[in-house]
Amino acid sequence: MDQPAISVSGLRKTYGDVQAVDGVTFEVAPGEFYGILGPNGAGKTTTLEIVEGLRRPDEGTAELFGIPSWPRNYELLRRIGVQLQATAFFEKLTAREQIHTFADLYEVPRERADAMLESVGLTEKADVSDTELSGGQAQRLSIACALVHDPELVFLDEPTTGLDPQARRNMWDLLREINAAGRTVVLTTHYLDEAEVLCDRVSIMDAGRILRTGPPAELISELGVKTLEDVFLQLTGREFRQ
Ligand SMILES: Nc1ncnc2c1ncn2[C@@H]1O[C@H](COP(=O)(O)OP(=O)(O)OP(=O)(O)O)[C@@H](O)[C@H]1O
Repeated sequence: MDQPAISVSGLRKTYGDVQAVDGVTFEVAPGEFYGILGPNGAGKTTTLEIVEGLRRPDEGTAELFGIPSWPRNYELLRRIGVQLQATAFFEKLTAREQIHTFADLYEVPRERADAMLESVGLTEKADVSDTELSGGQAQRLSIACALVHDPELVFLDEPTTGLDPQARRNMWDLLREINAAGRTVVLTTHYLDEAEVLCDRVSIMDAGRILRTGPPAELISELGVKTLEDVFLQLTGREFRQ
């Protein structure tokens, strides 16, 4: 592998009595579409937050482009995009004002922000308050905000949660385009079918540990099953519940 986009080794994080992350190790190559899958409480978000430099691990290291993500490194912040949940928007702004605010923070031209709004299909909603956007529109706005400074590496934490089936399909197209533009994409999701169609490689996580990593089709054929849901069942003895 070239210099990995992400290199994580031996991460551990405990909250009180809860071992949220329990020895997580993985690498992501530049340009890869990588997914972290697991049920509620598996430790996906905590792992991502450590990798993004938002949270300090108790043990282990996370590097982005060979640079440690903790202590927080401002050089890295320009190179990564983190999709915030729609609830993290600034209050009472229109979609355009929202993304212009992000553009100003990153010191990129507002024209670039308008182009991002266009590329996620929100130009017509530019003057609408974010509280009046549909779930899918709000998710697309949050992704546009994460991309406004043209990052090399994008983190998306459950970008399709709460979307109806058509909006999910539209979101898949958008995520494919983001990756096809040469960006490395890291996705967490509860939806195993989504990971199967989008991700080059996935790690299946449960109770703070990665159980298996590989291309979805390989994991499925290695275990002689039909879907990633079956892979989860084989590995844990439990049904995967969304
Ligand atoms: N700030 C916190 N304080 C205490 N416990 C926490 C905190 N954040 C997460 N946890 C616990 O750590 C474990 C892992 O949580 P985490 O959010 O990383 O999992 P997840 O896989 O992202 O789950 P979900 O899919 O529900 O978002 C859970 O048991 C959770 O309750």
